[in-house]
Amino acid sequence: MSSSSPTSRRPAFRVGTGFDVHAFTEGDFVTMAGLRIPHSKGILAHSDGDVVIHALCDALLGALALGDIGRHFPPSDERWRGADSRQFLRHARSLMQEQGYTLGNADITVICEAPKVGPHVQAMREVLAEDLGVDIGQISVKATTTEKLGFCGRGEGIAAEAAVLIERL
Ligand SMILES: Nc1ccn([C@@H]2O[C@H](COP(=O)(O)O)[C@@H](O)[C@H]2O)c(=O)n1
Ligand SMILES: C[C@@]1(CO)OP(=O)(O)OP(=O)(O)OC[C@H]1O
Repeated sequence: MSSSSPTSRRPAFRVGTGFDVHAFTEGDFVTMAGLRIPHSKGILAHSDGDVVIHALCDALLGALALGDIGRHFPPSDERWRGADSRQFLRHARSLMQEQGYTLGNADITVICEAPKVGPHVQAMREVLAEDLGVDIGQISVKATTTEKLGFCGRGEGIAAEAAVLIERL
C-alpha cells in the first residue's frame, strides 16, 4: 500500500472549501474583499475581519491540505491585529505557487441581510483577481440573505463561504 500523502501525489486538480463568520459591532463600515463598504455597523475581529478573504484563504489552504488561516496567522499573534487580510490572500497564493498549482476558479457567497453586496461585486472581483494574479472571469462573488432567519437574519453578523478548484501547473 502506498504511504504517499495527497500533496506528494500531486493530482491534476484539487478542490477546497472555506467558511467564515464575524459578528457586527459598533462602526460604520465593513471590509469585504479589501473594500471598505459603508454600513450602520462595523466588524468585530482580530484582523480587519474580511470574511470574503478569510473564507477564500481557507478554501485555498484546504485545497492544498495546508491547514487553515488561524494556523498561518494565529489570532494570538499581535502582528495580525487590525491586519489587512489581502496579505493573507497573497500568502495563500504564494503557497499555492510553491506547491505547483494555479487557481482554476473561485466561487464565493456572502451571507448577510445588509449591507447590499450586489453593487460592490465587480470591484470585489477585481481586488481578488489582482491578489491572486488571475483573470476576473475566474472569480465569482455573489450574495444571499437568510430570509431574516438566524444570526445573519437578525443582523448580528456576516458570513461567507468559498469554493475553489486549483490546477497543477
Ligand atoms: N447582502 C445581500 C444579500 C442579497 N443580495 C442580492 O439580493 C438577491 C436576493 O437575496 P435573497 O436572499 O432574497 O435570495 C441575491 O440574489 C443577491 O443578488 C445582495 O446584493 N446583498
Ligand atoms: C484572520 C485572523 C488573524 O489573526 O483573525 P480574525 O480577524 O479574528 O479572523 P478569523 O476568521 O477568526 O481567522 C483567524 C485569524 O487567522
